Amino acid sequence: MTHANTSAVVCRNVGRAFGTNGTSRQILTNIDLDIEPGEIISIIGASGSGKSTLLRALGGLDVGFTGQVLIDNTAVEQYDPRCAIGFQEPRLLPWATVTDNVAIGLPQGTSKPAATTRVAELLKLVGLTDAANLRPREISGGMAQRASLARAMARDPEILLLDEPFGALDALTRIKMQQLLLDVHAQTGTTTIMVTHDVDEALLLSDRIVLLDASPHAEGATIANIFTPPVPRPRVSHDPALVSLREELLAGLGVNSLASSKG
Ligand SMILES: Nc1ncnc2c1ncn2[C@@H]1O[C@H](COP(=O)(O)OP(=O)(O)OP(=O)(O)O)[C@@H](O)[C@H]1O
Repeated sequence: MTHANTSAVVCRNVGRAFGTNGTSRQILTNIDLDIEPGEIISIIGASGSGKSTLLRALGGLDVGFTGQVLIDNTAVEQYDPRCAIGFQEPRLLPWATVTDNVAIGLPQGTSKPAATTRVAELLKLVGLTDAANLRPREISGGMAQRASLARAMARDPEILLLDEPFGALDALTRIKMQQLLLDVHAQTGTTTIMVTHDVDEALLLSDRIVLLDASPHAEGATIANIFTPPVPRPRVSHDPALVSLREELLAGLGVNSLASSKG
């Protein structure tokens, strides 16, 4: 069932420079993007192109940008309560149980009975019911990443931001997590914006794929192109309909696909 709590995100002429005036370096420039409620968007681009910087601006983790980021027509706030973010490392508290780690994500003021019910629901959603009382050192990397996803969803976010969420996982666990993300999304409909280095991951999961690249006419990266995979989800990575888009994405990242093992 699709959840009503999901939002549109709009970027207007977003830019970000770091450093003091004397040594300021423009990282992002002229980012214009309209994300529909419930979309899954992947952001790809070369290392250092500013993917994480853009994600941080979208979620209010960094408010030092120029231009506008709007969530449902209202400017994003610092640490915007409408957003939840998940990282490549699960960032769980080592001394707390899986249950308590997930509960940390609940909105402040959640009553104890409501918290117990909600955490149990979330653990079920990510398949961790049996691990509820374990501590992070007692669970696998994939389980920790699932706990991290449950903690992010505990906020009941309108926007879920994920920064290379599966980058540190082995290939099989990664595939399972990608499927889990799609399952969670099918149930919640949360607008999801994900940074990834993995072109196949972007192809399998996204409604649209945003490619960041340095423009020859401006300093800093901007949106070079936005791609829509030509087949609906669920997708399989060897689908012939995705071959030419994969080539295009790899070319956009400066990779010669004939030399790539995935080609
Ligand atoms: N707080 C900061 N202060 C100064 N420079 C920063 C800051 N945050 C990011 N940068 C610089 O901005 C550039 C873009 O960084 P960012 O992490 O957004 O890139 P990325 O595309 O996500 O990279 P990667 O794919 O390697 O993770 C880098 O050169 C980085 O050093």
